Amino acid sequence: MTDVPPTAVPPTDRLLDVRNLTVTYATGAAAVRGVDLSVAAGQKLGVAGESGCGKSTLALALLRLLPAGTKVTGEILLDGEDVLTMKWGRVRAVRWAGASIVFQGAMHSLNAVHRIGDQIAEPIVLHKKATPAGAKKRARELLEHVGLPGARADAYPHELSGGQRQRVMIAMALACDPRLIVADEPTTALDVMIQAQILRLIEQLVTDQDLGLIMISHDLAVLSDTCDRLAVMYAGRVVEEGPAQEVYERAQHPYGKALSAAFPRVGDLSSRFAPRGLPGDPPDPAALPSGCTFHPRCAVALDTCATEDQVLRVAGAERRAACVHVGAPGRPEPAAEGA
Ligand SMILES: Nc1ncnc2c1ncn2[C@@H]1O[C@H](COP(=O)(O)OP(=O)(O)OP(=O)(O)O)[C@@H](O)[C@H]1O
Repeated sequence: MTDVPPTAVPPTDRLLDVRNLTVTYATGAAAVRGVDLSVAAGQKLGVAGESGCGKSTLALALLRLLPAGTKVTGEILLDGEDVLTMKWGRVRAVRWAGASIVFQGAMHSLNAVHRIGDQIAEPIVLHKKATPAGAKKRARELLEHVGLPGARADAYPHELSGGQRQRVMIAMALACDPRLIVADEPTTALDVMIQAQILRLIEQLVTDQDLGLIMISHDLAVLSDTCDRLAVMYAGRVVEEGPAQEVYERAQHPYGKALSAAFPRVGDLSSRFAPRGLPGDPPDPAALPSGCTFHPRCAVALDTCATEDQVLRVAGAERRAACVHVGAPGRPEPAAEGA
C-alpha cells in the first residue's frame, strides 16, 4: 500500500509489476498486505525481512503456487499479463517460460530417484516441445552453463554436494528460458564460500541473459551485495524500498535500520563481533497490532504509532519508507540504533 507510485522502473519497462497484492491464508493470516513491486529486465530486486514477514508467500503468489483456499487480490502483471486471472494452462506455461523459482534446500526440491539430466530435460520436452534427445543435449549445456560438467547429467541428486545441487536447481530454473527468476533463500543452507559462488553465478546469468531477478533473504548484507534495489518487508508489507546500498547503509525505517545492524557485511569485523539483534518477533499475521505494526518493537515510536497506520511515502531520490518520522518536516530522524 502506498501514497506514491514506485519510481524505480518506468511503467513501460516493467517486466513484473505487482500492484496492491494481498494474500490471506485460509487460517485468516494476512501474510502479504498491499504490496507494490516492479522489476525490469536486467534488474535485481532483493526482498528482505525476518522469518514470518511474508517473503515466501509473496514468491509463491507470483507463480500461483499457494494452497487452495488462500485469498489473493491485486494484480501480478508479467509482461503486462495478469498472472492472477490467467487460465491454469497458461499459468503452467508461464511457470517455466515466464518466471521460474529457485527454492532453498535443493535436496528436497530434486527427485531423489531420477538422474538430474532427466529432471532438467523434462520441462524442456513439455514446454519447449523439444525431442527427448534434444532436451537431454540442452540439459547438459545448461549444466555447463552453471559451472558443472555436462557428464554430471547422469548423476543422482545424492551424488552431488549442496552447492552442486543448488547449481542444478538454477539450471532447471533456466531450462525454458524464463524472463524472470525468483530465488527464495537460494544460498541459505550453503557455507560462505559456496554461497558467494552461487550468488556470483546468479548475478552473471541475470546480466548475460537480461533476466529480471527477485532474490529473497533475511540477510540484508547479502542482498545489498547482489541486488540493485531492496524492498524490506515487515508483517506482510513493504516498509522501506530503494537503491540497495542506500537502504543497507542508510536505512530510514527503524526496522530497516535494525535489520542492517543485525546483518553486518562479511569483512566488517568491528560490527561482526557485536552484531545487534532486534528483540522480539514479527507479529502473528492473524492478529496484527493496531496502528503501525512495528510500533511494539520500535524504540522511536510515538504515542500516535499505536493507532495511526503508516503507508510508504517519498523518503529521498527513488526511496520510499513507511514511518511517521520519514518525510515529516520538523520531526527527528529515527535514531541510529533503530529499535
Ligand atoms: N500455508 C499457510 N497457512 C497459514 N499460514 C501460513 C502458511 N504459510 C505461511 N503462513 C504464515 O504466513 C506468515 C508469512 O510466512 P512466510 O513463509 O511467507 O514468511 P517468510 O518471511 O518467507 O518467512 P520464512 O523465511 O521463515 O519462510 C507466517 O506467519 C506464516 O506462519
